[in-house]
Amino acid sequence: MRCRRHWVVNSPTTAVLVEDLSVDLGTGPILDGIDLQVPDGRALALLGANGSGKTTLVKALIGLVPPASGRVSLYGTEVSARRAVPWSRIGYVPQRVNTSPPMAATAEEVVLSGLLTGRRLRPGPGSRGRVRDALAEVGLADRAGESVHLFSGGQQQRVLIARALIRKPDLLIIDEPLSGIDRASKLALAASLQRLRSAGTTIIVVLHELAELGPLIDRAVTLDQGRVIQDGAPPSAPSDDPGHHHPDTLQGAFIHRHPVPDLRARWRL
Ligand SMILES: Nc1ncnc2c1ncn2[C@@H]1O[C@H](COP(=O)(O)OP(=O)(O)OP(=O)(O)O)[C@@H](O)[C@H]1O
Repeated sequence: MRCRRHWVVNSPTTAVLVEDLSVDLGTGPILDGIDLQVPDGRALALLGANGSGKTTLVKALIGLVPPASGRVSLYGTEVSARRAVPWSRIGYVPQRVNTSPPMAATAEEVVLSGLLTGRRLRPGPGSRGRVRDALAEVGLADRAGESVHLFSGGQQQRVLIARALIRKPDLLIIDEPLSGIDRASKLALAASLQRLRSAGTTIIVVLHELAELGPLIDRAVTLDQGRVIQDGAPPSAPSDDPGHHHPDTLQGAFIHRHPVPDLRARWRL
């Protein structure tokens, strides 16, 4: 369904607004005329086959890839305005990447690095408590002092989510959190995301199938060759959702694209 300009809502209470977005990274169109609104507090799944454009779309949402045409706004501010965007309200968890050599940082250090602003770290007095809270949110409070390279893939994914959560984002964007992890980890992740959704966090999650996250998703958008081919409530959509049919109210979240520094000496962790 196309957003028509005469009814599109773009205000500070709108988390995500995508208008006629096309992306071309030099190899031909990757996204073609995408329109999307994400209501405040809702959980949206982006589905589609390999190469359909899901990751490119979430990267475009946070300005990591430029639009060829169209625009993306977060909280009523165009992403192209960079500094004016309230990045502190947006949490982004990229697709899992293997670090080489393996990252020796502890879970606590990785999560703490989520407080980086530019090149500066502003931990503040309550930072260690926030690290603990974020790790507790993903069920890893008791692993804070362990090196993440000893963690399983699913546990590493949860640490990265905790890293995104430390600033208490209003909008959390997660790219394929379920890939390559066992069912117990998937269920643990689903429970964390359900708690966040219940607390009002807006969630955009890239998935190959709804699977364990089905119960918390109230809208699923399917991409095919860079276009939206399906957009609606999945069969398992939560029914206690008064705003579900009103996609003109939104809200949003924080971003960090910084390497994890060695924080041990710096913060005597
Ligand atoms: N930096 C880039 N330069 C050129 N083409 C790219 C670039 N990044 C992605 N693509 C192409 O864009 C298309 C969509 O890729 P994207 O990663 O967005 O798909 P996806 O739906 O997330 O796939 P997957 O499910 O495999 O992660 C693919 O054909 C890919 O080769």
